[in-house]
Amino acid sequence: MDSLTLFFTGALVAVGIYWFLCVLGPAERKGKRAVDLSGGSISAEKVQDNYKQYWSFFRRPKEIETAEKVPDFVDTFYNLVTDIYEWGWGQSFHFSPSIPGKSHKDATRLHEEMAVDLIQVKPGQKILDVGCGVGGPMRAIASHSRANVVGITINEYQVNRARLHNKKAGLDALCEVVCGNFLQMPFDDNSFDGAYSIEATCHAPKLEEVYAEIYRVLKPGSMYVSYEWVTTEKFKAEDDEHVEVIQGIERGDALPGLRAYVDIAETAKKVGFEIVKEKDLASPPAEPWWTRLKMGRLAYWRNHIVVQILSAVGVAPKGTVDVHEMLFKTADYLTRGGETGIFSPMHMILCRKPESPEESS
Ligand SMILES: C=C(CC[C@@H](C)[C@H]1CC[C@H]2C3=CC[C@H]4[C@H](C)[C@@H](O)CC[C@]4(C)[C@H]3CC[C@]12C)C(C)C
Ligand SMILES: C[S@@+](CC[C@H](N)C(=O)[O-])C[C@H]1O[C@@H](n2cnc3c(N)ncnc32)[C@H](O)[C@@H]1O
Repeated sequence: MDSLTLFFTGALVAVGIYWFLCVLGPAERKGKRAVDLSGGSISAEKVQDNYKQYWSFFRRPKEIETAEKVPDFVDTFYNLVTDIYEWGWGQSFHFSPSIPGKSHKDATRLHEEMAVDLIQVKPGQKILDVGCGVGGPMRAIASHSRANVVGITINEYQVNRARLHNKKAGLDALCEVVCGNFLQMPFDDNSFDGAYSIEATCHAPKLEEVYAEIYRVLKPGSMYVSYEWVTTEKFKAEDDEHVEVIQGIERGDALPGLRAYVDIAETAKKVGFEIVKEKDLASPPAEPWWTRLKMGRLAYWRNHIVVQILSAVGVAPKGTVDVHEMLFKTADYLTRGGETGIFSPMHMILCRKPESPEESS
């Protein structure tokens, strides 16, 4: 082979690798680049160990005895997955029903805007985003409602990502992000005009504890909406396949046991809320939320190869391959949960804190 042929072959291979890693890499266009995958706040050499610790804690979700340890392991989980989520999904870490003729991006935004429309807040009012991730919903909601949004997440890496995104979007005047535990929030009683949580309170070992905290910080008369992860009426505990699917979802999503849909309103009432509306947003005529997951399968294979290459050459931390493989399997369990109808990630509950405590009794 003469030197000119060698040069062009080399250039072609280099362009091919660049295209595979950097162009094909981000499944979601605005996500992270594959070459920037990290273990969040965990140093690169500790990612693999942290993954092993996470896995042994959440392997048997129903048997988690020490509920106090859950927030720490949820924090570890988000250190491990945040970059992969941003890279392969985008800045909103939740599902939404598909909308014919609309992109995933638009369907996601509409699902988020619905939350803030339900709690009826006015521009300038202060609302709380319970478990805010890297702030995809927060930015959509602030732009749509012009309310001031305060987000809380247990994961410091997400706080930094969210602040960076807020600034880039020119929304840092409307959006504030706090690092903290939603089971003990650093906010005054009766200080918010509204609150919402999108696919986040499922991480609480006891739903009652997080609902009680939200109730405490809301002003009397104000509203709270939540999109909850639940098992539906189709779930049968005696069906081995159902149990396998639900357990697969729990262990791959850091969940200390999924709740039955009937428990949600019961818990909200128990802490003092009145129920304004309750609806499974996944039920027909809504289009399936899991089609996006299913359609991505080919991209996940490609991502898997990308992660393996980056990990082998030392660009991505060791352990990233394990984390990616876990998510890969989780995507399958989630799809099966959706297709069988035994699981919903969007059981919506809209509640109001009564004007006076007597009103609720
Ligand atoms: C609410 C939660 C998270 C919900 C979803 C945002 C995530 C659940 C499963 C995740 C993913 C699964 C497969 C990944 C794929 C293998 C990878 O190549 C690219 C990223 C995934 C698509 C990833 C993206 C986010 C999810 C869909 C829980 C945690 C309560
Ligand atoms: C699946 S993500 C959803 C994020 C965001 N709502 C969205 O839709 O993009 C769940 C979020 O809940 C947060 N979370 C889980 N347990 C928490 C806790 N105990 N205190 C505060 N945040 C918590 C996680 O850090 C993460 O940001």
